[in-house]
Amino acid sequence: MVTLPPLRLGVNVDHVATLRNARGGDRPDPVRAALAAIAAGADGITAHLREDRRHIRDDDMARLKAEISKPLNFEMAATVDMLKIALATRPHAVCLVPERREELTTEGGLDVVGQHNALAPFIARLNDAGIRVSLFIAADPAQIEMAARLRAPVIEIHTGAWCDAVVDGHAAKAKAEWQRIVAGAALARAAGLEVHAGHGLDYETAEKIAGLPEIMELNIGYYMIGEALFVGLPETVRTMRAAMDRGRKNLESGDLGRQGKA
Ligand SMILES: CC(=O)[C@@H](O)[C@H](O)COP(=O)(O)O
Ligand SMILES: NCC(=O)COP(=O)(O)O
Repeated sequence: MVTLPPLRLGVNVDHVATLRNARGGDRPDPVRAALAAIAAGADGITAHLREDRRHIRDDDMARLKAEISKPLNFEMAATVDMLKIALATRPHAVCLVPERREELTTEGGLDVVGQHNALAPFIARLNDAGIRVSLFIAADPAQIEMAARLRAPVIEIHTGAWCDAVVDGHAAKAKAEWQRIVAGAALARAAGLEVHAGHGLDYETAEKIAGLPEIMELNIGYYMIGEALFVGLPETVRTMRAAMDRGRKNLESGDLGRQGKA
């Protein structure tokens, strides 16, 4: 029986803001959702201030920082304007993500190999400000090695391709993506990085990835906000927490059978 470090749940409230913005008013309030998620057991709150402000707005970030009692993970593109906002907000963490205006969601990981010169000063500036930097990347060995060379303390593995393949029933693709994540998490940990994961996770995929001992934090939003419509956000947070705890316990008790299934 091994004892693993606790796995944190960061709840992403972006899509509460998506719904709010559909009518242009103030309701539903993503800060209220964040407070409810924390009261139900979330370990932190994630929000993505996109350059086009399609969901989270500048005042949401400021209010989240002022009103929540748990760590705020500020997702942003590596731009000078965003850096200024992050340094003024002083969140616990910044996760640098790739962004394209025309995308429906964050479709891939950051190309830290191709953009290392451009990213280095952002990472250094945030490190100097005492803000924990993570890089949202695919579980690709070259990207992981460059993240470590750039002295980012954390990576978040983009789980979107794996989750899509699981949901769409593409077993071979799901298996290949899962194996990439397993190998990437091990490589990143060996390189001294703290490993997080997120994008597209639901109860099933969260339970499974919770069984990877290297993973310290999951950031989950879209699926949970959708589920919350039916059962409420507190119940959704508790159910997600229970799924993650099951995944951790399966590994601790040596029940590794699930780990091979995509
Ligand atoms: C970077 C990331 O994975 C999250 O920000 C998530 O994508 C939610 O925001 P979008 O749906 O706008 O991509
Ligand atoms: N970084 C991933 C995240 O914050 C949540 O992604 P999703 O669950 O909304 O797809």
